[in-house]
Amino acid sequence: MVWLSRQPRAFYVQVIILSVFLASPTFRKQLTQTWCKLAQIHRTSKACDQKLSTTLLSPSKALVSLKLSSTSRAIPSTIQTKPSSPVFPTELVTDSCPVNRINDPSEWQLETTDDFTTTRYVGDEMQSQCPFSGSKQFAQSSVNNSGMDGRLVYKDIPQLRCPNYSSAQPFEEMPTPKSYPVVGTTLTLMAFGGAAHLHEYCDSRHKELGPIYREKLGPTECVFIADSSMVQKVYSNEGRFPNHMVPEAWTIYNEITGVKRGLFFMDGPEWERRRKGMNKVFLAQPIISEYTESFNEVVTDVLNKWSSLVESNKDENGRSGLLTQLERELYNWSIESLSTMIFGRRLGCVETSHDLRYKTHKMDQVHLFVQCVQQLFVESAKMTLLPARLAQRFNLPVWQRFMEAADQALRLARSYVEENVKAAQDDPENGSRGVLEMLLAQPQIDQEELIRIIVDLFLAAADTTSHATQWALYLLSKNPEYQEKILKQVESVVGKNGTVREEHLKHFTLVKGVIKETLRLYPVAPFISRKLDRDIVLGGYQIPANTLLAISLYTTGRDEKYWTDAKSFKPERWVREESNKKIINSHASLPFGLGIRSCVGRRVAEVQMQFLLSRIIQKFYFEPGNKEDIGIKLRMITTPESPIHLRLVERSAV
Ligand code: HEM
Repeated sequence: MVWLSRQPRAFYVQVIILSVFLASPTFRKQLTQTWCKLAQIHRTSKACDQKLSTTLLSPSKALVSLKLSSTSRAIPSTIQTKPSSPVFPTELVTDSCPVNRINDPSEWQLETTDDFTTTRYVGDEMQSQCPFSGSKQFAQSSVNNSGMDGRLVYKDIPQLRCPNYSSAQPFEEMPTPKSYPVVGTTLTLMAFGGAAHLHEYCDSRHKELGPIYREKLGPTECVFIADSSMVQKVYSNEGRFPNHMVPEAWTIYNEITGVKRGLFFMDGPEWERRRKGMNKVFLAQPIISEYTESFNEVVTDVLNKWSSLVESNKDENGRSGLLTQLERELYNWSIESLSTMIFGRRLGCVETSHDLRYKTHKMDQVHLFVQCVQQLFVESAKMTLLPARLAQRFNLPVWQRFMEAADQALRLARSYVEENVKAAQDDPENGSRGVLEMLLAQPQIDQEELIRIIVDLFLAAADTTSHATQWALYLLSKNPEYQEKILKQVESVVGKNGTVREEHLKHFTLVKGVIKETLRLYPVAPFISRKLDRDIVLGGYQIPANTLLAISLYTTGRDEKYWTDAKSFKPERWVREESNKKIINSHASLPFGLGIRSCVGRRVAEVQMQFLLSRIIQKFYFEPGNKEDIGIKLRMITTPESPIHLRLVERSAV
């Protein structure tokens, strides 16, 4: 169908095919049934006269309420809702189905509320214009601060194709930039600074061409989307096995080396099976809670280490020194923390105590691993424009560097994971085994598969958490008034110099606001990709199934349409209190993605960051160590253009 709809002559072929279908008795019967059902829906909707409001206590004890109501009339009957699984993402499944009574999406609104944010979706935003899109999911929304997804799932939705597809504008009519033979638009992108500035390039394309446009970058044509209701529509049509794009270089690498990979590289039922197992571990608050004390201990060691680093690095005036290796330090922190959760053991790359030889060796290994991961991201970003297949076939230097870094990173991660899996198995009595045991208990999982899943978890976790935190510290150093506000809030909860514990985190609304605000302005993944298995209409254009879609998070996160004073760092915009009940359009900032394929490490990352940020502010006051502002350089993820330095001053010394 994709091929047909793109050919001019194909129109006639489609007409013939449609005529044959129309002539078919089965098809006619289905069509009649559908119309009858729609008519019944319409009739029932007229009889509506009540309201639905459901409240759900999430496992984290955060109050999450989902309210579905009509702007012009009310929902007919009370609906029984129950969380379908003990862990999030939780589905609220209704047995009696209000969707049977909804015929005009513009009449409805959905509100999700937690103790932090209220998000309201009205009409099309909620329903993505197409209630009968073939998805069983009628409305989906993220519940912001609890880091979970609340979803309303309605049964009995007829599996129909989006009804307005044929009347929408053809795909080819979608705005696209002027391109030249052979080089396409590459020269313009080069003028922006190449793949390292793809986010700014696409941002300017959105300004020129609107919230949806298509462009062939390198080998692949992609539709870029920067509109919150379109984003929501994409997610609500992602189906049971959401599909995202894996960089071509990685696919080729896996193909030629025969290496099998983890969750990010899986698809279909294999992905679903493993993802469900991972959700039970990584998104379950009670399980994360078991490891928060270890996360906290790692932070203690990190801060002590930084304290001695800056103490030994004072300037000639005796001013506290700079922390110049922030990126590396944060990498170590993030890997060390994850290690305590997965293996129940410390990696040893943060503290500087007894067995120095062993520690130093480990630290070197981690450092090498970190360098390889960074190299990997740099080289695969370069191959966004250059077909990776070509680079591989001609064994270009970029490909060689990519291969070398990938081999090295996977080898290092693998040997570390193997060593720890073995240690945990050989000596089950010795201390905690981390979540390894739970992961091993998954059905039909063998050690080999587990190792590759864990290796990829480390790859996914280290860079993302450390860079998000690095940007947060950078923004806080440039906006010191927030350091003071946070200190005030932390002290009001734990007292002066009190010890921060897990139960305090929920009160640190401003710290949570800092994390959200940082990721709004500096989304670690500036684009999220999807390929849908069905045709949909976006922005009035036909989008055939399997089209590559890229959600431009960088653009929506800085769009004045969604954020007042969008370019400013204002963590309090996320804090919901009596004086601030503004509704946030959460689909305009989705740094962890949304729905069933969103980031599985979200809660872990958030808890780790909340500890680090609240505690660094208790201990230090910090200033920017760089004279200039620091821009973004994409290495697949959003990284600083030049190293960020911080000047840390111990509060106790002030
Ligand atoms: C601030 C930190 C982080 C950010 C901003 C982040 C962001 C993301 C994003 C945007 C995605 C893609 C979502 C989508 O396609 O809809 C993703 C996927 C993923 N993330 Fe994270 N992530 C972070 C931390 C972590 C951590 C700590 C872990 C591991 C514990 C992790 C493991 C993964 C995995 C395994 C996937 C693939 C999920 C799947 O395909 O089902 N991430 N992350």
